[in-house]
Amino acid sequence: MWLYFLSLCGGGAAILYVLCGWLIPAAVEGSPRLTLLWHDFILEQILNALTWSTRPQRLLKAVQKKATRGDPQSVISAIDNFCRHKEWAMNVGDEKGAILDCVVSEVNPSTALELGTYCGYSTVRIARLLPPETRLITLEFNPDYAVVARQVIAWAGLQDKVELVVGASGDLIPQMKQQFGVKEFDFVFLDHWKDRYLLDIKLLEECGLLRRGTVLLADNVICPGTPEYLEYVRTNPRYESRYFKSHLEYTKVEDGLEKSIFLG
Ligand SMILES: C[S@@+](CC[C@H](N)C(=O)[O-])C[C@H]1O[C@@H](n2cnc3c(N)ncnc32)[C@H](O)[C@@H]1O
Ligand SMILES: [Mg+2]
Repeated sequence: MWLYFLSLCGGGAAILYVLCGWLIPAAVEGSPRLTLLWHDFILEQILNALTWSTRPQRLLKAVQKKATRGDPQSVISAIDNFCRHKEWAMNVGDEKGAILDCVVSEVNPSTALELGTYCGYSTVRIARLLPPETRLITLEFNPDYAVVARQVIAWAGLQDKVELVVGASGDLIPQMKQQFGVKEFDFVFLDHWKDRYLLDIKLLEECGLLRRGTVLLADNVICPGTPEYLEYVRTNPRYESRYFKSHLEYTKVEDGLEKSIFLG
């Protein structure tokens, strides 16, 4: 009787594994909306309920298990492996991450801003390329994500280069000069909620935080998409803008980064 029950459970688990790990992801791959709905909502809720943990907590565990303390590259690889083979997460990812690396290295910023930290994946990617005296401020309004991000950043040994501030971009950007002593940003990475991109770039302009030559790099401009932001930077004579075609993190769905230089 017990053996029969256990084999039923085992069979059920195997079917669930094949469905969630292979069949459904393959079936939704053609549709950007369904891909995001599946990975970013349905599967996350299922796994949260089954494991009694959150996705950021599971990602942090993968870092602690697989990455070497003080080695940012091993932290990045551990997260990419986890997200490619176990569970998708909304990090910029390895493919677009390579473009991000090139732009950061090219700009070589002294002061950088990241909008949207999540678990600290892109923060680690950016911070590892910066010289010791450079300051990277990263903003995250979800305190639970910020707790995980601090541990990921510390595991990579980059805590002295990063200032993680918990709060909403709309409240914090106007405080950057007075409260955080920032004169201007050389580089801004936009990767928070997509309806904030345009509002926050205008806020950065109004607050005098952009200088001639400041480079803005915006993620997910195609998927989920930021049409108003793209229209603004592509048609505004104060910006010189270029699209880098790529894919939505850890999938084959088209997405890309928009690099925009503020011309003053
Ligand atoms: C796509 S994730 C960031 C991923 C991260 N940049 C990476 O590549 O590893 C977006 C994050 O922005 C945060 N967020 C969204 N809107 C925000 C806002 N207005 N201010 C601060 N954080 C925000 C969300 O809580 C979420 O953690
Ligand atoms: Mg993104």
